[in-house]
Amino acid sequence: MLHLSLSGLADESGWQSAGVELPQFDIGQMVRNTEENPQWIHFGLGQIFRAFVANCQQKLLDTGKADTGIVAVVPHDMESIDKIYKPHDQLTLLVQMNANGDFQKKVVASIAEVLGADPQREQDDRRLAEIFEHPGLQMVSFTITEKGYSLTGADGEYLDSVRKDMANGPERPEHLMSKIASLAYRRYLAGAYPLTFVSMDNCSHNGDKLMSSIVTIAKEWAEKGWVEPNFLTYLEDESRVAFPLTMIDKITPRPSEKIKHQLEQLGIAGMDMIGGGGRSFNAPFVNAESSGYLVIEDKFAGGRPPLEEAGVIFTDRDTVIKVETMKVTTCLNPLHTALAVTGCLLGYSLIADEMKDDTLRRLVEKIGYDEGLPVVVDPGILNPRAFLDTVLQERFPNPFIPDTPQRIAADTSQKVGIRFGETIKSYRDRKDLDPAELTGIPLAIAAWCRYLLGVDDEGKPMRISPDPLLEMLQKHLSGTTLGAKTSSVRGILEEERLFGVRLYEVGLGEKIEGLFHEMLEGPGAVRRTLEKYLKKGVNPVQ
Ligand SMILES: NC(=O)c1ccc[n+]([C@@H]2O[C@H](COP(=O)([O-])OP(=O)(O)OC[C@H]3O[C@@H](n4cnc5c(N)ncnc54)[C@H](O)[C@@H]3O)[C@@H](O)[C@H]2O)c1
Ligand SMILES: O=P(O)(O)OC[C@@H](O)[C@@H](O)[C@H](O)[C@H](O)CO
Repeated sequence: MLHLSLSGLADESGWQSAGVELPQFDIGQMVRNTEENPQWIHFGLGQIFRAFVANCQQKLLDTGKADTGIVAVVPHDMESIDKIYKPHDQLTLLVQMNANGDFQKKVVASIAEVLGADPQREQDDRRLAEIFEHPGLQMVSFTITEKGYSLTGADGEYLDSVRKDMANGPERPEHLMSKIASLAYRRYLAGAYPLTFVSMDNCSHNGDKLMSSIVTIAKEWAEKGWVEPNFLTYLEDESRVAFPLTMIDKITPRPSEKIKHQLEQLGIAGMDMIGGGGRSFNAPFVNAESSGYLVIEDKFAGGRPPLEEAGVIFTDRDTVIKVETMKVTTCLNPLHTALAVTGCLLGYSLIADEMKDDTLRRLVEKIGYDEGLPVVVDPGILNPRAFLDTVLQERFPNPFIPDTPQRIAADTSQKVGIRFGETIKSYRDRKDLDPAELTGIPLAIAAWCRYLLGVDDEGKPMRISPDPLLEMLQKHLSGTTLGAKTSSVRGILEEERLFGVRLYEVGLGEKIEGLFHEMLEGPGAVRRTLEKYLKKGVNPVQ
């Protein structure tokens, strides 16, 4: 049997026979170098980080362009440290799946150390402080999901943890953003060394969002006298602390049982995963599509790894904004969200299968080609039409990518504003376009509201993916059942915080309500409504 551990890698010929590429560098030396000279620390040890970001650093290590690894920090779910990362010596087995069925398998060994951001783990806490005080630290990156940056809850008020952190100062903060502000303060006190914070999450203007959360907390602390006023000057001086924008793209589903089984058949032991019912899913392996883009605004204080040598694109701020807007608001993520909520309602568990459903394919073609492309700005480095063609014709239909609508449906409340709201705003602001003419986007929003009932299109109970605003959203629909003629869905649609735009003022509120009520008519009504309006030339009643 093959074991994914430092000692297990000694069986080179065994791994070779299983078709697995091994690291081309001295892992022990890399770990020692990182211990002495940590340069890169990453928060959020999830799928995308292990499948993409860690692999970029691996490419630099393999080619001798870097000699340190990444220190990775787990913000939640500490059990993954003891159950997954430590037993496998921080190694990950990366499986990348081409549409032709070719799987590329490699061991990623660029994570030098794993820490938990939990005050109970005192040793890790001390190490975190030591790393942030180290003059050579260059980069702090994040993949912590959109909600990880949010300081406020459903009611728009600060979360309890944030309120406590603001009152109690930087000593033992709870919320991750306060923790980062506190660690930045340690760095300031140690010598105000330069540093770059890089958000790699799918939120618009992600670097600005990260900066805003950290600065908001720092300002409260400065006002209460917990930190020196000059700490704020340091944070806001981009020659000393930078927050570049990024766009990251690689479909990286949760670990799949099918892939686990295939790895076991190759003789690789111990591939069991943890999670499933809870918030995170982890396994010693990660599975992802082969293609991927990471575009970063080239604004770094105090240097950075030469990641362009690993395929990362560094460019100016305007280009990142355009490329991110293209991917997150028109050409990929809105289509994913539309497939997520409709797929759950219609009983799908694989995105590739949904792409074989003529109605669902037409829904995403409508949203992408007819509604998104007219307002997208060409970023110059990736052609929107070509990108969309690849998404709809190759990436989503790839039957080997084990991606599920249930994964993508998680946290939809955090995403509808960016994924649909931005296009609606563009239609509102353009003289030649009218948001009320949209069809695919209102159908997707109506389907999301219908999804929130937790009843599928056959009328059976359906499990809803986690969402931080679920309770509030479902409260609006508490009296609504399948077959009802009226509902209080308006309460959701009126929430400008969700959509970033007033749906009723742009002529979409009533339209979405109407679609929602059609989808509510009884079993099969979701499909009937989609089919009705996705016929060529049909537009829902205004
Ligand atoms: N998976 C993909 O296909 C993909 C592709 C591009 C971008 N992304 C971005 O990366 C994010 C993470 O995706 P993933 O697949 O790695 O998810 P994941 O569930 O595997 O990992 C998420 C990580 O975020 C942490 N986290 C969750 N909620 C948090 C919170 N409130 N505060 C702090 N940390 C929190 C978890 O502990 C975990 O380490 C996505 O939300 C998206 O913005 C994902
Ligand atoms: O990760 P989220 O929750 O922001 O969105 C779910 C998916 O749409 C997303 O993970 C995509 O797979 C990814 O953005 C592709 O690059």
